[in-house]
Amino acid sequence: MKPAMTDTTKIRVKRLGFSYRGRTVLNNVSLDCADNAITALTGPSGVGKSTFLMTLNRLWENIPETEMTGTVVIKLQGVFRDVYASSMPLTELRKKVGMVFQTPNPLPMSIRRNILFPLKIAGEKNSRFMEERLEQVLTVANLWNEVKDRLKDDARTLSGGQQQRLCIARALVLEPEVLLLDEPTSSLDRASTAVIEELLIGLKENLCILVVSHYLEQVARIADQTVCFETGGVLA
Ligand SMILES: Nc1ncnc2c1ncn2[C@@H]1O[C@H](COP(=O)(O)OP(=O)(O)OP(=O)(O)O)[C@@H](O)[C@H]1O
Repeated sequence: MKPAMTDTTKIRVKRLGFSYRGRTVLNNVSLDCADNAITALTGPSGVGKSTFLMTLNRLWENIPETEMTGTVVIKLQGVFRDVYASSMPLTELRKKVGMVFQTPNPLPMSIRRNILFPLKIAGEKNSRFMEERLEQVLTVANLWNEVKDRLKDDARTLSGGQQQRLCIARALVLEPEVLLLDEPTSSLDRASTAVIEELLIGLKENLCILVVSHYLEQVARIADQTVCFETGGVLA
């Protein structure tokens, strides 16, 4: 019998399979992720951790010759939604399930415009609201005090750790409910890593967070739940 979803279940993946050009990468992966918690995804290189993350916000769909089977259900605004249902608009999904990549990827524009860009794309026109959100998310990302006097500077002039916090702030600006991070500290030094880890621990109060990490010490420091990927499957 299918176990009932508990109150804390935010994501339920059932019998997920994934292949690139006919080569199976994920086979029969089933797991639940809790809300207000950090789930760490670990395992050897090439077993499909990044691919798994991409199935949660449909980021793989433009990659040619890929195939996915199984179901992904995420509780959004209190309602369990099938991520792959035709009734699930992609723009809404991407707003609610944000993503941060391994290498910080600020856009080639100012710090301010980096943060406001997703809001503008989403059609926001209220400049006062946007300025408020700018300060809010940079504060939450623990970056405001470092950048408030240089918001017009090119974001690429920030340090690596600052750039990654900017990317996290940018991912937060549309108020996601789930945040996916793919090895977010692998290009950072120990001090910047510690700042990001603290930040994620603070953010989980309002979010479901999934982090791919190779570093077992990091997993021990931040994870509430650990999922170990092996070739073709997972060990909870
Ligand atoms: N666009 C693609 N086309 C074909 N094969 C791909 C593509 N992206 C990934 N793969 C393959 O799928 C497998 C899983 O890749 P994925 O990046 O998901 O693994 P991973 O566990 O995140 O690895 P790592 O820890 O090294 O980042 C690898 O064998 C990879 O070469």
